[in-house]
Amino acid sequence: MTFAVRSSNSVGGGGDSFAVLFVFFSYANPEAAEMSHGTKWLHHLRKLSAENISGGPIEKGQNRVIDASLTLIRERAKLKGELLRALGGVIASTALLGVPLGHNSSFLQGPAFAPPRIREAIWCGSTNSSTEEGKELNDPRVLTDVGDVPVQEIRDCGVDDDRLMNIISDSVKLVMEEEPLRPLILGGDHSISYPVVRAVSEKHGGPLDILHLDAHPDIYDAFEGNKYSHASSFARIMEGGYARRLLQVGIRSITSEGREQGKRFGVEQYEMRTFLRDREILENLKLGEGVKGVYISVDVDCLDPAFAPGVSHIEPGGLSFRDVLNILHNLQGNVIAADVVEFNPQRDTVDGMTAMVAAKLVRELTAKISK
Ligand SMILES: NC(=[NH2+])NCCC[C@H](N)C(=O)O
Ligand SMILES: [Mn+2]
Ligand SMILES: [Mn+2]
Repeated sequence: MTFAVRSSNSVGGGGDSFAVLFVFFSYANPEAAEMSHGTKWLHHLRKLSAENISGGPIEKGQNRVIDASLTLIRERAKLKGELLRALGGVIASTALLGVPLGHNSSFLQGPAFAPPRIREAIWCGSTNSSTEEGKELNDPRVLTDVGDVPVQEIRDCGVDDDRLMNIISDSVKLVMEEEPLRPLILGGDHSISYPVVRAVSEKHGGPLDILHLDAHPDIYDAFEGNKYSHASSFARIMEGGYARRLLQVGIRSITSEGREQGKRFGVEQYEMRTFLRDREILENLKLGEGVKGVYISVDVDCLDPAFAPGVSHIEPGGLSFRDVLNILHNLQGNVIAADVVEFNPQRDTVDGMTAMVAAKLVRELTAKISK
């Protein structure tokens, strides 16, 4: 509250719109408003904000915040692209983009807090900057970072999910604008894979082969009425025609709808109960031939909770960390983008074990992408 009030004083000429924005902010955060102003005031705020929603100062204010957010990502990506082109000889270089979004989770919202914890673990002094196969992470030709999409700040302006998903897609496209940057997205809950894959497919102009590691197929038509649910992202991806092949690996929590939807969309579902049999195939994958490239989406809950307890949906019977690395290291194909999602720092061990797991996934995916 104090922040919004101070803003209305300090930004010249924008006083009115900020006053209204303040009203909307209170509407979007009823608990905050309730604490400081009481329920009667809240009633007035809601009424006022509802009358000012479309075409008015609120919408202009939202546009300004969105433009500023995209500008920061665009300029950071541009600077990194310029650096790499000046250095020369780089075909593909990984750029981290955080998407701290947790509200489309059906259970816990903690994944919104993951990106800074993953970054911290990537650079933790307990390890070093070499990947297993010898790439140097502190070389900008291998890895750079363009920061986060400010999801909470944008939502606090009253922006809805249709628009937020477009902002996420636009942010991913801004990174891909800058050759030779390739986006690696730090989630966030799994709902973010839809806008990210859509952006990658649209930018490259065709469908992709997708390797999706997860305990769940996330392919409900809608989950609890939410078409943007983290349990529905792959339904949106398949409907959109963004995937030629979708391979789901690590599956061990699947309903009849999950199987039916899988059949309907021609998804290749590899279940944990047959992993020992499928292992040979999964450790020798060749993907992306004849399409624009390979996308890898890693839901941290693909791992057995013994390896990665810091997730919202604890599902026993999963992959070991080495199983996942074997699949990734042996995969043949041009990986053009990836995400690591569903790490929930609020369920991690005190020493941040799952943060380290998520970070190592990011490190090894970086090695896979950069060349
Ligand atoms: N992205 C995820 N972690 N999705 C988990 C979805 C869980 C949901 N309860 C289901 O039945 O599938
Ligand atoms: Mn999952
Ligand atoms: Mn998932």
